[in-house]
Amino acid sequence: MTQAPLRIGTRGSPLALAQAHETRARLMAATGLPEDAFEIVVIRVTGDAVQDRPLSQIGGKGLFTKEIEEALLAGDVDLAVHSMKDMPVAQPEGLSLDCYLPREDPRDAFVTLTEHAGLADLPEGAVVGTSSLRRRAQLLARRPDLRVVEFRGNVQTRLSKLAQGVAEATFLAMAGMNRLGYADVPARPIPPDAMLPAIAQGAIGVERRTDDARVAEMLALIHDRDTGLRLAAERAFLAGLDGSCQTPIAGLAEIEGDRLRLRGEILQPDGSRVMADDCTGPLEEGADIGGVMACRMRREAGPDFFAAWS
Ligand SMILES: NCc1[nH]cc(CCC(=O)O)c1CC(=O)O
Repeated sequence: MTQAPLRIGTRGSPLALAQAHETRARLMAATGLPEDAFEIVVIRVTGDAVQDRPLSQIGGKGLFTKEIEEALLAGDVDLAVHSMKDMPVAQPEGLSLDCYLPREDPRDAFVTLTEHAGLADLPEGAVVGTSSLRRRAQLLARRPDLRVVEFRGNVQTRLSKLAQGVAEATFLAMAGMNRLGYADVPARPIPPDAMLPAIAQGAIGVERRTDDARVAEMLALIHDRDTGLRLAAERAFLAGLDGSCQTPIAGLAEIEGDRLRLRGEILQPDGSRVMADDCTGPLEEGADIGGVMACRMRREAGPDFFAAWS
C-alpha cells in the first residue's frame, strides 16, 4: 500500500515557495522518497493579504504564521515551512519547531539603482525605503538626516519603486535574494558590524505536530545542527527581551571554533539610543548566553528604554 503524500504547508510568495521546494528537495535526498511523496500546499495568510499598511500596525510576528499553524493543527498539512525571522519565540500547544535547514547568508544588503556605494555615501536628506522597524532605527541611528518611507512588497515591487524614484535606496535580506536566484539585483551585503541583522535572518524552520512521530523522524534527518545552535542563542536573546516585530532588536550568533559568539543590539525606534553587547561562550550553551545577555541589556538600558516599545 502506498502512503498518502506528506503535505508541506507554505505561504504563496515566491520566497516562501522557494523555501518549500528546498525543504522538499532535502527531504527527498534524505529519505530516498520520490517527489510525489510530498505535496506543496499554499496557504493564504493575513500578512500577504494586507499590502497597504505597515506590518507593525496590523500586529507583530504571527501575521505570516497563524493560518499555517492552524492548518497544521487541523491536520490539513503535515509540515510547515517558515522564515525563522518571522517566527514568534514560542509555538502553540501541540506544535514543535526544532528542525532548521542550513542557514543562508544572514546579512542585510544595501540596494540602490544610483551610483551610491553604501549608506555613508547617500546625500544629506536622502529618502530610503523600508518597512522594518529595526532597519529604520538602525538607519536613523547612523544617519539622522535620512528620510525613511514605508516600503512593502516583494523584491520586484521594491525595485520598481526604486526605479520610479520613490526612494534612493532600500534594504533587503541577502538570503531572500540568494534563494530566489536574483544574482542581478544591485545589492551589496552590509557587514554585521555596520548593520546587525534580524534575529534568525536567513534561517528556514520546519514545524510539525509534536505527536507526529513519522514526520519527526524525517525532519531529524535534514536538521542542521550549527543553525540550531546559533538560533538557540538568538531566539533566547529575543525571548529575554520579550521581543516581537514591534521592537527594534538585532542579533547574530556565529560559531568560532568550539565557541559561540552572540552579538545583540536594541534601539529606540527613532534611532536616538542604541545599546550593543557581544558575548562568547560554549557552543552548546546558546540559550544561556542569549538569556544572560538579554538580562544584562535590560538592566543597563533601564525601564525608560522599553517604554517606547509598547
Ligand atoms: N519580513 C519578511 C521576510 N522574512 C524573511 C525575509 C528574508 C529571508 C530570510 O531572512 O530568511 C524577509 C524579507 C526581507 O527582510 O528582505
